[in-house]
Amino acid sequence: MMCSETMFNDKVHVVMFPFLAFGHISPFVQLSNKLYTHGIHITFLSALSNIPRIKSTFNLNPAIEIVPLHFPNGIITNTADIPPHFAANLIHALDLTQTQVKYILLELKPHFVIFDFAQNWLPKLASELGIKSVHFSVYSAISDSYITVPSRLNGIEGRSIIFEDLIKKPLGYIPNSNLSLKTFEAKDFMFLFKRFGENITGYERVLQSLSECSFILFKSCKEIEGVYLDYIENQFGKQVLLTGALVPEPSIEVLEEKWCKWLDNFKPKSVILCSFGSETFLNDDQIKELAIGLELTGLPFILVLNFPSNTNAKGELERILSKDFLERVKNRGIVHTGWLQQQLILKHISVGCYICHAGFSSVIEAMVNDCQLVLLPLKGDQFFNSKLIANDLEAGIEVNRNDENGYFGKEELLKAVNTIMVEVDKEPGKHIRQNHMKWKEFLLNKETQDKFITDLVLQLKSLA
Ligand SMILES: O=c1ccn([C@@H]2O[C@H](COP(=O)(O)OP(=O)(O)O[C@H]3O[C@H](CO)[C@@H](O)[C@H](O)[C@H]3O)[C@@H](O)[C@H]2O)c(=O)[nH]1
Repeated sequence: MMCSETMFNDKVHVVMFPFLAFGHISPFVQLSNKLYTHGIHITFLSALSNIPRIKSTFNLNPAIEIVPLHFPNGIITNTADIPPHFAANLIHALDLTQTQVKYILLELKPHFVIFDFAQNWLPKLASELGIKSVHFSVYSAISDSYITVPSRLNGIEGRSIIFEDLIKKPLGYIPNSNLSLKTFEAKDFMFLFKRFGENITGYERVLQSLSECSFILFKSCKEIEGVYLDYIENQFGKQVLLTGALVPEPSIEVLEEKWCKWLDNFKPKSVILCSFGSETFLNDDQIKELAIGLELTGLPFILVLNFPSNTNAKGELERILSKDFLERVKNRGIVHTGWLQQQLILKHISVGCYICHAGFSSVIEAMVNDCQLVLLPLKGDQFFNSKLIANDLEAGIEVNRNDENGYFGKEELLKAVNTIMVEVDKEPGKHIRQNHMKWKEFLLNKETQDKFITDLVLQLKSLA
């Protein structure tokens, strides 16, 4: 009785607690904004040093309070500041916040804390305070269903997991699914089975967090990932909540003039944007094949290449890409390093193709902007996102790769681009473009997308 009185008198209060990487912070911000506009009271937790960027780049609604987490001097507090193989240090940094988080939650007394994969200690801490914990996966359900479910460990009791195990589906996986990993993809996933903290692997953290939380939340919907969501619900025996695809609201920013001027030179839907999100980096060989592959397409392009934060990006570009190449493409190609107004570029009328790493948000942004997707996944969940788009939804095409080492040549890139940009009246390009259009309509249907959030808000109210 007390509980329902509180419910009707007060707003539901949610504390958001993402991992300290911008690829994770961004979907938490998107969700916060949507919940806030539907009357949920939001408090956002992050490291003090991340707050300016959260406010400026990610447009967190200014009325949402951000509570800073404090870290001992010298501790790095965002993946953008460190080379990728040091990400485990960030998890350690987050572990140090347990007491702080406990006092923040004690003071705020929220109904829910929505947290990320790394904070395996959060469900227990929250439950002791009478607060419900919600594991929000920024990864696709297809990825989690294949990797981080209890049945993945069936048949490997008493020994360490090896990459060959990951090539195969978990025992008793979704009937008729032909999902599997290539050798290079399975090898890449082995990082998850390394120690992420004193006596615990990354994998154990995620599994514990999914097992002990009150509810699991996905940035997805039944229309896109129904079978995978059902499987996860079944594996963990708890309710899976959904946010929908969190289609971004139109940006309040405008595209910088230099980009407008350059893009205006080209025919509608002719330009390729090629970029790899906020924290995915290519090696020298991949960059060279990609650059020449783009040249071979004959289409105008923007190639965005970034490097880990401790490297000199401009110097790297000069070292890897020849002057000859830059001279040959100077009238129709731009090589850029650093942050890009990605959503606004994808929205420009001249842009018609997006070659990307299959980061989940990037893929959605391409779909809603009518940019054909060529997928070149490079790590972790990206491999699954790519299979989801290319195989399940048949709304994009993946670049063909060597099974053993993931090598792709310029010809494979060219072939994929030609399939959906040139041979558009032939199969498979024709039906990929039709499906792309179908999903665009679904994602842009405001009523459908709003309903995901209104349903989630109703669920949160009834579960508070
Ligand atoms: O120069 C840039 C780079 C990125 N973005 C934006 O940043 C977001 C990137 O999102 P996404 O492609 O999903 O994620 P990444 O941050 O690149 O990727 C990390 O996070 C994703 C989950 O959110 C995972 O799917 C990926 O594997 C992981 O690398 C998108 O909104 C982009 O528009 C920009 O605006 N400009």
